[in-house]
Amino acid sequence: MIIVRNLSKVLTDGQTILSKVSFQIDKGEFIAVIGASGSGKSTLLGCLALRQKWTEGQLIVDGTEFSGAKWADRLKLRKEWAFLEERPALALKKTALKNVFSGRFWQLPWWRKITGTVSTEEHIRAMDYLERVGLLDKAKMLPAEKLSGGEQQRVAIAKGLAQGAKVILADEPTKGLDPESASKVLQDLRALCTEQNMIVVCAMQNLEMAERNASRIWGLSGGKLVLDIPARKLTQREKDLVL
Ligand SMILES: Nc1ncnc2c1ncn2[C@@H]1O[C@H](COP(=O)(O)OP(=O)(O)OP(=O)(O)O)[C@@H](O)[C@H]1O
Repeated sequence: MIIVRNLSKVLTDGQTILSKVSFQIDKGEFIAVIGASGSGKSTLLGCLALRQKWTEGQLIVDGTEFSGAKWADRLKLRKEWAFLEERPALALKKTALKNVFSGRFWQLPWWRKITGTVSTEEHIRAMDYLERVGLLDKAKMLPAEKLSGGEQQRVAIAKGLAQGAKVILADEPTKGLDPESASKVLQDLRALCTEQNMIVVCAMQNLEMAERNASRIWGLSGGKLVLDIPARKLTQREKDLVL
């Protein structure tokens, strides 16, 4: 369970980007973060992923407080939480399979890191992750740069799984994708929540996709969390509140 209390982010010039955002997330939830451009979605995800500094606030994960936590503890959390960006961070000249292997790098024994060898078990595991995102057939054939945007995003999800991620934070992972590819990416993320009890928090532009795929919707406006409801069709009043 993740608890955030009063997360605020204020820039050095005094501009408030996030203002006292509080929430609790349980395992298995798929949260869509919606809001107008500039409402603070990316900043919220960046702060949650500990990639951006918090000005104020408390982060508690499974009973452990991480605010101001030791560097090693924060590093551990960053390893367990995968961050998916709009443009997935893949080695484009390498195959999907090699990209997924790289997600396991830090878990490998030192001699495997040095020799770059991969055990049969690691190989099977990586193929299993690619199967979960429906990309088994593209595992070894092509460099990642030849995959479509949606496929690259799904390789990034498989890499996150290989990394041992229990939480996926995704900043508009479907931006620029055609509706079918976007749908596949979101269905994969949803399946990880329902089948493996993972947590996904995903900033989204497309409200319909959020309504259809998420289990919960957060609405941000001016850096404040103004909507927090189980996913369903939003009423006009709710839409006016956030969009
Ligand atoms: N480092 C920064 N310096 C100055 N302004 C910033 C900085 N980071 C964020 N902002 C501002 O904070 C606000 C929120 O930005 P953020 O990127 O989080 O919004 P967003 O909801 O993700 O927007 P979009 O949907 O357009 O990506 C914006 O007005 C942005 O210009």
